[in-house]
Amino acid sequence: MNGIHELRVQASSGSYVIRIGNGLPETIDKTLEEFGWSKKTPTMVITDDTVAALPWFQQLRSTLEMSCTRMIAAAIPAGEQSKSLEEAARFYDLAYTAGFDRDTWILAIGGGVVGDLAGFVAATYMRGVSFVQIPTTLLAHDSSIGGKVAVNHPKGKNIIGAFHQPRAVLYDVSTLQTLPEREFRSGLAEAVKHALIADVSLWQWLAEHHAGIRERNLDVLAELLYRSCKVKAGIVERDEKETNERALLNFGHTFGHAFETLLGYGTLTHGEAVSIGMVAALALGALLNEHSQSLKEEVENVLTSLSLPVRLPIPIDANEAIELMRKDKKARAEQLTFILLQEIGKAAIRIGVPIDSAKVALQAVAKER
Ligand SMILES: NC(=O)c1ccc[n+]([C@@H]2O[C@H](COP(=O)([O-])OP(=O)(O)OC[C@H]3O[C@@H](n4cnc5c(N)ncnc54)[C@H](O)[C@@H]3O)[C@@H](O)[C@H]2O)c1
Ligand SMILES: O=C(O)C(=O)C[C@@H](O)[C@H](O)[C@H](O)COP(=O)(O)O
Ligand SMILES: [Zn+2]
Repeated sequence: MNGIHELRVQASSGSYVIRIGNGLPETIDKTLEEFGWSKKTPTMVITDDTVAALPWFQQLRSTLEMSCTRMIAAAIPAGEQSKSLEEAARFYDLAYTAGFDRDTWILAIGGGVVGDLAGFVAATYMRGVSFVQIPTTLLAHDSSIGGKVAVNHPKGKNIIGAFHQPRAVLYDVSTLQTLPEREFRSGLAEAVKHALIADVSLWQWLAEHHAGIRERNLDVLAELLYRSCKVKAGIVERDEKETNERALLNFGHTFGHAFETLLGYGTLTHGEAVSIGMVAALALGALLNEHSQSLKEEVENVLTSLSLPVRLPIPIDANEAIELMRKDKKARAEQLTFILLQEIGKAAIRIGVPIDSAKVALQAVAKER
């Protein structure tokens, strides 16, 4: 794989490379060898049925099949509903029946759903085997780094999971050319989040490269991924297991995860839910005098210009949303916990936010009647 950008994540449990480039389908075997894989490694490829049908995936699969002596490949149905224990169980069965041992490598080829599920299987099969993240959505620049792997509980996002870092992250930007427009836009929400919480220069860069991003210029996309991955990698290095600073990566997610669960998994994409969630968090921040109302409006305008939603598409019950948010993974003793901005590039954790304030913020993103 030709690398355009490369960075290393030095997590406390291990270090690994994020390579952003092109040419992966033709060179996947040689590239994996650089990271310790061999042709005899029991290799399980996990993807989804949309990705499995794409020409570049078929090329990648045939490159692997020609060199790998022990390989299984299987696809989940595309979509958030596949992030389930039932789907994970299918892969345990496949691997165990094939006699795959602790030397197994799992290759997660797809978006965040595939990455989270395959990573969860890798974290738990035989108490942990190696895995490689091969992200193919824009959003997956976020999900492929940092080792948060999980499946959903019917009543809560990512409730069943682990921290399990990949051996490498291999990002072929040309795969982003086949991404549907809605999914492409969704991925921008997490890049905006990274800029807002920690990198004012990324915020300015996003404004300057708006056209190149929308046109999917591959050099611009490679740089966008590099800059955004750098923010995430830095935070993960400093706080791998989310004892403190890593929680900032949850900006927009206390609300966003509640919206995804309440509306039914897959109704909103994760990126859309985060976009609306960030607006709700900004409404809350303005209400609690963490920042000005004009900051909320500035971010809302940028999200709108990127064609991201800033209001819920259907009404929700505020009390149900509050109950879900009280059970958020960041919350202790069911105290409402949010990440709020202070200014562009700076965020903080706020614990014990009053329910009434959170309800006002929910009202700010409610479906307009
Ligand atoms: N672990 C983390 O740190 C982390 C971070 C952010 C998000 N997430 C999780 O990631 C998930 C969302 O990921 P996502 O937005 O990538 O969704 P996704 O994995 O569902 O992919 C979106 C859609 O794009 C299709 N697709 C993927 N690559 C394609 C390509 N190159 N060309 C054409 N179609 C392609 C998929 O089949 C799917 O239909 C959520 O479950 C979210 O919770 C996890
Ligand atoms: O990596 C992190 O930490 C994040 O919070 C990144 C989020 O974008 C991502 O959606 C993550 O899966 C949320 O984690 P959770 O712990 O709130 O489930
Ligand atoms: Zn997210």
